[in-house]
Amino acid sequence: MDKFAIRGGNRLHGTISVSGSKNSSLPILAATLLTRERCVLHRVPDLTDVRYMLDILRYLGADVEFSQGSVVVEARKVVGETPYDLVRRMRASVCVLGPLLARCGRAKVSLPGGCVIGDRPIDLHLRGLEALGSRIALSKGYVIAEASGLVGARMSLQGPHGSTVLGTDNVMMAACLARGTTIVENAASEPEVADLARFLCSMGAKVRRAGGSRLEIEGVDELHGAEHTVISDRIEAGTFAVAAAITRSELVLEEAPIEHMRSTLSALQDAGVFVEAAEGRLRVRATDPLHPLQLRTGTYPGFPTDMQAQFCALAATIPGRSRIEDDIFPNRFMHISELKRMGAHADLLANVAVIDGVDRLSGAPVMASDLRASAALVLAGLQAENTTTISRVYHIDRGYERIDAKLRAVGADIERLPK
Ligand SMILES: CC(=O)N[C@H]1[C@@H](OP(=O)(O)OP(=O)(O)OC[C@H]2O[C@@H](n3ccc(=O)[nH]c3=O)[C@H](O)[C@@H]2O)O[C@H](CO)[C@@H](O)[C@@H]1O
Ligand SMILES: C=C(OP(=O)(O)O)C(=O)O
Repeated sequence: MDKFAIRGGNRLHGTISVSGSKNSSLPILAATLLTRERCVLHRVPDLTDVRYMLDILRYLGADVEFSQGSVVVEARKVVGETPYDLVRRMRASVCVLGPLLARCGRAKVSLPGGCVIGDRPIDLHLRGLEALGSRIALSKGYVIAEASGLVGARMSLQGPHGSTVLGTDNVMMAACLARGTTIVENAASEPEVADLARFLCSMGAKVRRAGGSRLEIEGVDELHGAEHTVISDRIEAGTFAVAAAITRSELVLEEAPIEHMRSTLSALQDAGVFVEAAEGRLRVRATDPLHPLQLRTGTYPGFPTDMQAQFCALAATIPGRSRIEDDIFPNRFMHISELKRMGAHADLLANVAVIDGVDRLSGAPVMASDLRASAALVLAGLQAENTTTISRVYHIDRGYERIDAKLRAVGADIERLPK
């Protein structure tokens, strides 16, 4: 397992190019199963999660090529079954459920894996697919869904903490090939859901957002091949913006999806970070003193849970008391104990991190536990005195394309130590 060694303290300067979005690419790749025809996707990031999804598509029978950010998928014939060994590796593999059910009338998919960030049920996915007329059974760790023709329906995807992103994706993809119209109330409105809807429409689907959180999907008999360019990754861009802030440096982010980053950017501005957006480029500059943070995660356009860990790292370097609450994933705080090993003063009160910032963190051996926790440790390492070694960086490779090379190019002292 690779490690990162980071010698902290360097100021960063220069330009980083933001990659295509992981959380858009994964469901869009699953959606290629909805047609026999050829689909071409551009700006797909080279991540282990993307490679896992391509393995799943190949297992299901699709021809797949991936070269220089473009993926070509042709799923002339597909089987309706994915094994545990492929699906356990990441959460988004559950996205093949809707397309397989719609295309094959039967899907057997292992319950998904993914980041260890607390309980992650899929009851809303299953409820939505049942509303479309499928029969669902859970057996030996697998979901078995069957339908003799899906039928449009009216449903709500409201969960205890708002809507569900991948649940909305699953239902939307299945409903595209259902008979009649589906109306989804409380559908997720994350930009990645909108990107999937755009791809589906370019395949001939009839999906429209009817104000706020209502989705209307008019089923069609079949979908055709399409070409699509994936949106930029707002979480990767946000992570690099925090890299500028935590090192009190200046970075320019190219192809940053500025319109999708409002809550992240206003959190930075509240802390006193200078943020300027012009012509698709985002300039982020930070100097001391910064102000403590008061943050609470929410569904889009609220502050993203996928940025919570990175802001905990930033808060650990801002003198004064910050309070960061995660309502979406209340147990997503594995990074706190590791940040404490680096000298952070932080306590957890249920789903709230209370952080008393210090001037300088100190390097230590730490362990990555999940994707965004790993990003937080990299950020902390950039600011810390001496060397931080982060083990299990395979977590970060799931969701950040060449993060070490990108940071090195703007002046960070970060080295990948192979196993
Ligand atoms: C691949 C991908 O896009 N992953 C993102 C997606 O995950 P994912 O789609 O899995 O997350 P959800 O939006 O489904 O989860 C949101 C909340 O709903 C709850 N819930 C979800 C489904 C369900 O059937 N029942 C239920 O109760 C969850 O426990 C959580 O509290 O959205 C999350 C929330 O923005 C992000 O952190 C993940 O990065
Ligand atoms: C939690 C994440 O990913 P996943 O849903 O794939 O586990 C994430 O991208 O932060």
